[in-house]
Amino acid sequence: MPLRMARVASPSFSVYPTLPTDSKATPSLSPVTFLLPLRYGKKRNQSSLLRWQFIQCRVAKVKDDPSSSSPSLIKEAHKYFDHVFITVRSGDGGHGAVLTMPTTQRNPTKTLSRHEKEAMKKKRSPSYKRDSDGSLILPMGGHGGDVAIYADEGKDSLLELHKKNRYSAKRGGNVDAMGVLTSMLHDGNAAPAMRIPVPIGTVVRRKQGGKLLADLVNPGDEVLVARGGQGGISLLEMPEHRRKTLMSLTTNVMRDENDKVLVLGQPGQEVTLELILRVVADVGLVGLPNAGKSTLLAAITFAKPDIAEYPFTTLMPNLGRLDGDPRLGALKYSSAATLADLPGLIEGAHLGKGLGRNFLRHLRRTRLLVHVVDAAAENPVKDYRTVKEELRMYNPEYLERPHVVILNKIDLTEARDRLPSLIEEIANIGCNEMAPKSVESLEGALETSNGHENQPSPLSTIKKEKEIGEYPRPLAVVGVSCLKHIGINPMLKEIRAALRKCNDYSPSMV
Ligand SMILES: Nc1nc2c(ncn2[C@@H]2O[C@H](COP(=O)(O)OP(=O)(O)OP(=O)(O)O)[C@@H](O)[C@H]2O)c(=O)[nH]1
Repeated sequence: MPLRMARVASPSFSVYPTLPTDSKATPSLSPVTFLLPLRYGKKRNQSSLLRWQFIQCRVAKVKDDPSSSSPSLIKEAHKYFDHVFITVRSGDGGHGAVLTMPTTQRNPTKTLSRHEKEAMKKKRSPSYKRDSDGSLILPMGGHGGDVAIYADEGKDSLLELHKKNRYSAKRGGNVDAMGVLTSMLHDGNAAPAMRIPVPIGTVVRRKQGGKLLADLVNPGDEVLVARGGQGGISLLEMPEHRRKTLMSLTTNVMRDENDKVLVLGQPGQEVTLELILRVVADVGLVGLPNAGKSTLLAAITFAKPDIAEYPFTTLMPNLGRLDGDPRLGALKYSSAATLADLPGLIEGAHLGKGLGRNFLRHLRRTRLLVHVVDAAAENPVKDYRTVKEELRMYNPEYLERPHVVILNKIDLTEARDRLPSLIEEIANIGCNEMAPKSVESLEGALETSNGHENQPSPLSTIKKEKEIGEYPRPLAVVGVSCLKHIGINPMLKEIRAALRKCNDYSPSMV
């Protein structure tokens, strides 16, 4: 801990061993006793004057460095990674200037030759910038910097924006004038736009009113959130008797008191924004903790999620890319997909149990759900129903989506023995019909308009009454062991077939 020495009260003491000082230190904490060599009198070299003495000092603790992330942010990153409020301010416009015309000297030119007279005339009338109608173009203050937010492939969470949540663009440059109009005058420099990178899939809303500004789903998508202030104009000041001549020179000649305000650059805008990340993925992996979702993702993609035998290893969605099946020829690309492995859900997640269910917003853009069920668990059917129930509590529309059930851990005897009966039982939960696409679109539209995605929409409230068995049954139920790589290929075949069906069924879901 960096310390600094507190002052010793008596002026007759001089304290030799000084402790490290730090300008950020604040006086605080309880007194501490130090054994310090003290000198009495002025003669430093006389050892007889040296005395060791116990002195009580106050030590100060260095304030936490504000640039370092707060401990709660590091410890509970899963609560913050997909939601943040930031305030942005665009730059003010630079100021224009009030200029006067240069005074012309009245030299007697009678004695000069014609050549000299022409040269003199050229020198006296500098080439001001002029408009097409011949009027003078006066310099303007630079435009203030805009603030824009763009989708960057290199970003995967909004955590960084919690560390710094205020962004200000630079102001535009002033017209650098000494008060006299010259041909050398330039516009003030426009300030560069400030571009804030966010992960792909970020939704940008105004905090006030919740107005949706943009949904940045493609790499490079950009939205202007605060426009920089307009630069001020310049005015020509002139004495009354010369105004008429000058009026014929430029349309910019204005000497109204009200117009003078335009010389000052316009202020920038300040706006507070809510950024919500909704992962962009085709397939969402859902299930209870420890069901093997991360193991499945690692088995079929190059993703390297954390895998462990304790629940809630996954705190934030992990993404993996499933390549298209080359055996499908032209259909290859319809079977390529991005998979999102979500944190485990438990019963009561909608009441905040476990990690809660806020992360379920990341299923919003998926078109296929893959339920991963631990087939060796005590009651796999109940586990499957529990997850469905939690999905329904969050957004009943999720239960309308096509889904595949993966019964995992069939390398274990207890799972292998009951696999056929489990497959039959789960395959029969639900009905055959698919939800009409129009209902999904309506749901999406309602949620986009009300702006509060965790609040059930009116449509959700109506749908809540439906029983689990009244939603579509799974497209396929497959037994696998993701850990031992048993049954991976048949499982991939079913996932790809389901993806193709989703394409036919609802191509505009993502
Ligand atoms: N025997 C066996 N164990 C498996 C299989 N798949 C996963 N496991 C184990 O189950 C445990 C949990 O696996 P994860 O992949 O972390 O489970 P998860 O569903 O992602 O868990 P959360 O992160 O808590 O949501 C790990 O110890 C895995 O090794 C399997 O096929 N067979």
